[in-house]
Amino acid sequence: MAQLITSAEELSFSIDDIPSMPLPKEVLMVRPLHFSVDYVINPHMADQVGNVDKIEAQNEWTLVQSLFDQIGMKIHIMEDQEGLPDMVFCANQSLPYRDEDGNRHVFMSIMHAEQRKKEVPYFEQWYRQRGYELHFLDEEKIRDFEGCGDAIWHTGRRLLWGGHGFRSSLDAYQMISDTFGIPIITLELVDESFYHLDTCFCILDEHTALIYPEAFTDQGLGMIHTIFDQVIEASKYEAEELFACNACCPDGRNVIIQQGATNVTKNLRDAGFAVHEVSTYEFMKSGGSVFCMKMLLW
Ligand SMILES: NC(=O)NCCC[C@H](N)C(=O)O
Repeated sequence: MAQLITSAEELSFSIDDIPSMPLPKEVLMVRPLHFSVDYVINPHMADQVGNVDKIEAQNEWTLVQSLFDQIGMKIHIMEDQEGLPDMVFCANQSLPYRDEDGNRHVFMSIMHAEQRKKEVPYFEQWYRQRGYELHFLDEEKIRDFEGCGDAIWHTGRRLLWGGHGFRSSLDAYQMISDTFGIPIITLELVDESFYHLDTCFCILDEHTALIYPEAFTDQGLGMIHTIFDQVIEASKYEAEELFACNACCPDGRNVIIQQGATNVTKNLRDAGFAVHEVSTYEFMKSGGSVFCMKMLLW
């Protein structure tokens, strides 16, 4: 069922028509020993160069890790590398997938910024050692693709949502759709503060999403509202300053989210989700929060 969908009129299926996919039970996290803000590649990093409190960052990361542990995820830890201060954001270097026969696949990213390109081979090696089938995009034709920063699996379904515009090219999704044989709903991003799809779009369960609407085009919003029965909206303050949409809900029930997003957390609780708040202030200085700090694995 390979297909790229770019508008609501092209949506010829409902979510129940898409083959099911198991929930991820494992996460990969990268220890942030060398995490810092050394350069500016997104608007959140402006004025933050040299501002990271490294001890605080370690403490925050450890708490995020313990929350994933508490909700029952198996955790894999990779060590980071000196000179790669963004490596901790391990949602970005790859897109893993487990096919219907149980075989593990991964597409490796083409990082947009030169400063992050050297991160990818460390992840490539990690997947290779674990027997994944590796896939590579054609670097001659495709400018960039930043893994699960922009490509987000629909909870429990073989359906991918693909953000493009700032860090990933629309072209990347054609090859991914053809290789995995899955439909991809593409969403153009229009506000550079929300440069990755995971900064403005969080799938909570099969029928519920949390979004920052202003980050999308009308076409994109049309597709989101067609697929999801329930769409919770974050305000500009909670989305931009508190990265509320960069929450992570791996099991359709437990949501791990930056603390202080009062309205979003209330709406999540009212909708029946178990909310776990955590501080990721040091990582937000670099433009990321909970969702970017881990890779979900199947
Ligand atoms: N949003 C994400 O998925 N990742 C955060 C990446 C932050 C990093 N400083 C970057 O701009 O690439």
